[in-house]
Amino acid sequence: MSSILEVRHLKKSFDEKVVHRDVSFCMKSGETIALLGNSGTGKSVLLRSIIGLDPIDDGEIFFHGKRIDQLTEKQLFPVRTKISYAFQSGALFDSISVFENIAYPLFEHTKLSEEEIHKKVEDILEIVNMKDAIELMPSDLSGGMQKRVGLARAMVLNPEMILYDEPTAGLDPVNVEMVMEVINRFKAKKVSGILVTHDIPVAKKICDRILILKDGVIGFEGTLEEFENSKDPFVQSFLITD
Ligand SMILES: Nc1ncnc2c1ncn2[C@@H]1O[C@H](COP(=O)(O)OP(=O)(O)OP(=O)(O)O)[C@@H](O)[C@H]1O
Repeated sequence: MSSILEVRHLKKSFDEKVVHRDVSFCMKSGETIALLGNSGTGKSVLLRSIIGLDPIDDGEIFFHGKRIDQLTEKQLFPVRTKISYAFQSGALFDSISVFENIAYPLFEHTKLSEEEIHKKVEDILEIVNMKDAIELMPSDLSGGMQKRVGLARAMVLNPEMILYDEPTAGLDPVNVEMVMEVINRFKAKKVSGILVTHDIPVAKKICDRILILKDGVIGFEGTLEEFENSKDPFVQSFLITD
């Protein structure tokens, strides 16, 4: 497996507030990693920096060996079709239907015909078990359904990597299971992922590796086994919630 993403010595501050002092890690193609850390340690900022929404102060980010941290908005356009960001809320447009929400990136980024777009939206809704919702409005959907439609939209351009920002936050256990199932389906399609979560059982069920942000650096990096067997009290504090 080759490296799909590499972050080297990333630094990021907001005015006096230092968020990332020196963050480095590497991901293999097809891998899904969990990004853990206490509240405010910069998990979401790191995801946003990877796709250029929060420009970094120093360091380097490589996607398939090519630097992406210095690209202009226009140059980032194709990168953002390959690395997709699944917003915490689902971030659906309220005034348009489920079909239109998912079709939107296809109209924006592809030259597919309306018929092809319709087929693609149906196919992706099938994967997230939401085919019957195609004509509904976001307000007709529960929070869990909205998240699954948000995941469908994140997947519709066939990205190589999805950045999941707390995809199960605020969901009841049934919807947590459904969202996990969806992410596992994407994983089975060899889509790489970074999963930001506070839900350790979810991280353990979905991810191949665990990274924990602490004081502006990666404070722990290891396999699930290394995570569970760590003697480091800081790492163990994440397992107590299990
Ligand atoms: N646009 C911004 N301007 C100023 N400060 C910001 C901005 N975005 C994030 N921050 C700060 O950066 C820090 C990291 O925020 P971030 O949202 O990445 O944390 P997090 O680890 O995802 O937290 P949580 O687990 O609570 O979601 C916080 O102190 C936050 O207030």
